[in-house]
Amino acid sequence: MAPISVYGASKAAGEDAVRAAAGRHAIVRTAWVYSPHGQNFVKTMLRLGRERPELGIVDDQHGCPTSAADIADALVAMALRMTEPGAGGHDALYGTFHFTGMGATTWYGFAREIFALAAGHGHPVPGLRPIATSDYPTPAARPKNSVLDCSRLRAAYGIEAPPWRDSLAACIARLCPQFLEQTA
Ligand SMILES: NC(=O)C1=CN([C@@H]2O[C@H](COP(=O)(O)OP(=O)(O)OC[C@H]3O[C@@H](n4cnc5c(N)ncnc54)[C@H](OP(=O)(O)O)[C@@H]3O)[C@@H](O)[C@H]2O)C=CC1
Ligand SMILES: Cc1cn([C@H]2C[C@H](O)[C@@H](COP(=O)(O)OP(=O)(O)O[C@H]3O[C@@H](C)C(=O)[C@@H](O)[C@H]3O)O2)c(=O)[nH]c1=O
Repeated sequence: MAPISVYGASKAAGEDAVRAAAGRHAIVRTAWVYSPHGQNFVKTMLRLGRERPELGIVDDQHGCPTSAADIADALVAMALRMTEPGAGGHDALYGTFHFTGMGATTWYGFAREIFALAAGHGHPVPGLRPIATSDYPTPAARPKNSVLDCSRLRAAYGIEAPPWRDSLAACIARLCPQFLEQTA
């Protein structure tokens, strides 16, 4: 591991602590998580889309949008498999795994899809402008490439996320009526 920020170092330290605690464990790394709950990129976009006529969105960072509901499904399936009789004899079920939505994009590509789906629910659509990371300075550096290889989880558990656009559509279908109610 080679963390590029304090945040990344804290994630690496968390993983090391799990491994040092010994015993059977599964660490699941993810990225670009969104959900109808809490604060996340999808909700930020829908809010800003109502407030501003145009948004500049970073188009040179790559990743795989991941639904929190899909993570929950994957973790439950892993836990059920791990607690089956004889699972302890299968080394492949333990260790470090990756899980993200299937397929990659940029934040700009993600935003375009959010608004393409939201438009179908009558949500306002702002102008979207692709920008570089250097045009959106933040105190903490973000990775240029957050795309994770999820093949180990697929091989060990047969678990694979749906294509990211499918899961996003489900989230937007839940969120848009709430947003439109707030503005009514
Ligand atoms: N968002 C993402 O894309 C990714 C997130 N992660 C990791 O997943 C985890 C969750 O991230 P995310 O959902 O974005 O974060 P949020 O900040 O949205 O949620 C954090 C949650 O942890 C709870 N919490 C914070 N401190 C404590 C505490 N001391 N005791 C009990 N609960 C606490 C908060 O409770 P409350 O709401 O009451 O404050 C909140 O529900 C983090 O470890 C993050 O680093 C990993 C990869 C990607
Ligand atoms: C609001 C806004 C964001 N952005 C970009 C900047 C940033 O790179 C990107 C996402 O911004 P956010 O602040 O939502 O998220 P950010 O903290 O960069 O996202 C991360 O969260 C942590 C916890 C992770 O682990 C990551 O995998 C990832 O999901 O969107 C724009 O380009 N224009 C905008 O108007």
